[in-house]
Amino acid sequence: LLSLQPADLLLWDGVAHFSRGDWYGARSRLLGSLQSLREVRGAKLRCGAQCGLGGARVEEAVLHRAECLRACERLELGEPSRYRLTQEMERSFHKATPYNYLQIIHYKLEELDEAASAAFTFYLRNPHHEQIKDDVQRYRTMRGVSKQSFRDLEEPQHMVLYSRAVSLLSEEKLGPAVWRLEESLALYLSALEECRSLCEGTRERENEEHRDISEVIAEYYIQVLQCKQRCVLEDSLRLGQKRSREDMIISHLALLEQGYTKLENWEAAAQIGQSLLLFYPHNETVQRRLSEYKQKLHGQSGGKPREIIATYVHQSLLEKRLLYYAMENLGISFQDPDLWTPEEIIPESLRETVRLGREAEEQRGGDLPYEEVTVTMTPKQMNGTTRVTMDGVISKEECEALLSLAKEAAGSGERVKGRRSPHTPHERIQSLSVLQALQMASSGTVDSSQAHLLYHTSERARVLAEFYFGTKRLHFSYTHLVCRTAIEGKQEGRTDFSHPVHADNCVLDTEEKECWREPPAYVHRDYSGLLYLNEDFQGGNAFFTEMDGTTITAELRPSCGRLVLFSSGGENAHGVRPVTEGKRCAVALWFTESAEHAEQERSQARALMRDRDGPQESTEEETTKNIRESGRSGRSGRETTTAGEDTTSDPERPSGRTQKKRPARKFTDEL
Ligand SMILES: O=C(O)CCC(=O)C(=O)O
Ligand SMILES: [Fe+3]
Repeated sequence: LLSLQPADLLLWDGVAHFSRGDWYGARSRLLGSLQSLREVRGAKLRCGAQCGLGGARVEEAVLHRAECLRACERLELGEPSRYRLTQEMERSFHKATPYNYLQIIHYKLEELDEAASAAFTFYLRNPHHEQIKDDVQRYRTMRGVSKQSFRDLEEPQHMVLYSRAVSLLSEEKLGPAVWRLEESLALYLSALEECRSLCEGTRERENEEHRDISEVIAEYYIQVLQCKQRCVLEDSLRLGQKRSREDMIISHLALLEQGYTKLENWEAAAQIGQSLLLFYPHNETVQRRLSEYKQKLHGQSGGKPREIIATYVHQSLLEKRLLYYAMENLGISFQDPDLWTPEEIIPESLRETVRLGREAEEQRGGDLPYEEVTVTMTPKQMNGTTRVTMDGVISKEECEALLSLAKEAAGSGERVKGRRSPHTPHERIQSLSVLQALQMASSGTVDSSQAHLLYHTSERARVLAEFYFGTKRLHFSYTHLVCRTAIEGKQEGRTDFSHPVHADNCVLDTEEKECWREPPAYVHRDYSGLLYLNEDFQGGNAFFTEMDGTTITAELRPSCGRLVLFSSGGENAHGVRPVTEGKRCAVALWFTESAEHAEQERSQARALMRDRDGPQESTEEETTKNIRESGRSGRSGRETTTAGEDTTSDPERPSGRTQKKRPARKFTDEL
C-alpha cells in the first residue's frame, strides 16, 4: 500500500503550512507530495508490466487487462480514490507547481542553492511565467548560488546524457559522444514506453451504467491511444526554452548517424540510416547516404533498421490510423503530435484540416502560454488577419462556476438584474463587471472563489491576446460577464440580431464601407475578446462581416472555453445572431495598448483581490513595476514585501507572505 499520504493531500497540506509560514512543515510535505507521486508511478508501472493482454477478442483483451490493472493497483496502492488525482491536480504536478512553493521555502530557510534549483525546475516547465523568470534572474546575482545551482531537479537522465553527447560531438570526441548517445536513446525509449504504459489503468469514470459496453470500451480505448500519442511531447524540455517540437528519436538518430560516419563505422551508420527511413521513407538524402554506405561496405546493404525503433514506429502508426479513423467517423478530435506522420495514413477528407493545423502550429511555434489551450481557427481559416479562435481556455468546471456566478448575481436583486437588451426587444441582457463581482463577493452576496475566477480568467485572456498577436503590453479597458436571454413567447418571426453588426472601436459606416475612429465609439480599445461559457441555447452564433455589414466572412458557434480574439477596428466588423431560446453567456473583454487608458476599475478590483487574499494576485501593471523595482532593490524586497514584490500576473504563484489565512476551499484557488 501507498506508504506516504496521497500526493494531492500532501500538496494541500504543504500549501496550508506554507501560508502559515511554517517553512519546515511545508517543505517536508511538498517534498513528500513529489515522492508520493513517484511511488504511485512506480506501482502503476509494475502493474502494467504484470498484466498481459489476454483474451481472444479485442474487447475481451481490453477488459481483461483493465480488470487486472485495477486489481493489481488496488493491491499495491489501496483504494483508487486514495491516490487518483483530478485532472486539475495532474496538471499542477505536471507543471511542477510544488517547486514554485519550494523555491520560496528554501529561500526563507536560507538554502539558496536548493532555492535556485527549485526555481529553475519550475521555470523550465513554465517558461512564460513572468515572475519566475524574474526570480531566476535574481538568484543568478546572489552569493551562495553558483552555475551548478541551476539544475533541473526533474531532469530525465536521458536529457543529461544527450546534452553531454552534443558537446562531446562538437569537440570531436566521437567515441564517447556516440556511446552516450546510444545510452540516452535507450533511456529515452524506455521513458517513452513508461509514459505510454501509464496511459492505461484506472481513471475517472463518468456514469457508465447506462451505456453500451462497446461504446464505453471504444471511448476508453481512444483515450488511451490519444494519451499514448501525446507521450512524445513529454520529456523533451530544452533548457530555458519552450517545449521542443523536435522529435527526440529522430534527433538522436541524426546525431548517431553523423557520429558513426565520422568514425567510419559504415555498418552502424547504415543501420541508423535505415531506421531514419522508417520515419521518412521517401527522403532522398537519407536514401543517397544509404547507397554511399553500401558502396563502402562493398555492396552489402548494412542490414535492417533497429528493431526497437521499427516496433515503435509500427505501433505508433497503428495508433494513428485508428485515431484518424475515429476522427473521421466518430468525430473525436486528435492532434497528431508528430510531424513525420505520412500523408497516406490520414483519411483524404481530413488531410486539408490536418495540414492547416500543422501550418498554424508551425506559424505559432505551437507553444501558447497555456498548455491546454489550442488554436482551433487561425486567422487564415477565419478569412481575416487579426482574428483567431482558441479552445480549452477554461475547463468545464470553470465555465460552470462562472455561469453560476452570473446566476447568483442576477438572483441577488442587486443592480445587476437583467434588463431589456438595448439591441433587441426579444432578449434580456444581464451584465456583471469584474469589480461588481468582487464587491458582491466581499459583501457575501456571491461566492468569492467564483468572483476570483472571473478575475483570473480575464487575465488569462489578456495574456493570450498579448501573446498571440505579439502586441505591446495590453491593459484592460473593460471586462464583464454578460448573458443574453431569449424572452419566451416573443421569438416568432424575428429578423433582428442579438447584437447588430458593429465594430468595437469605431463607428461603422456600411454605406461608405469605412469605420470612423471617433466618439461615441470606444476609440481606445485595440483588441477585443469573447470567452464563451455555454452552448445550450438556440441561435446566438457570432459572425464577422466585411465593412459592408452584410458579407459574412466567418461564423462561430459559442461553446464552453472557446475564446475568440480580434483587433477592435472595422476590419473585424461583427455581430451576434438572435438568441431564440435559452441563455447565452460570455466574458466579454476589451484591451488597450495605452497605459493611460487602462480602466480604473481594474486597479480597484486588484485592490479587492489583495485585501481578501493576500498579495499574490496582481496584473500586468504590477508585474511591470515588479521588474523595475527588483532591479533597484534586489532580493531584499521579499522580506519587506513591497506592494509589487509578492505579486504576479499568474494565479499559480504562491505568496511569500505569512499572515492572512486563506480559505482552503478549492485547491486551484491557491495556485
Ligand atoms: O457576444 C458576442 O459574441 C459579441 C458581443 C459583442 O460584439 C460586443 O459586446 O461588442
Ligand atoms: Fe463587439
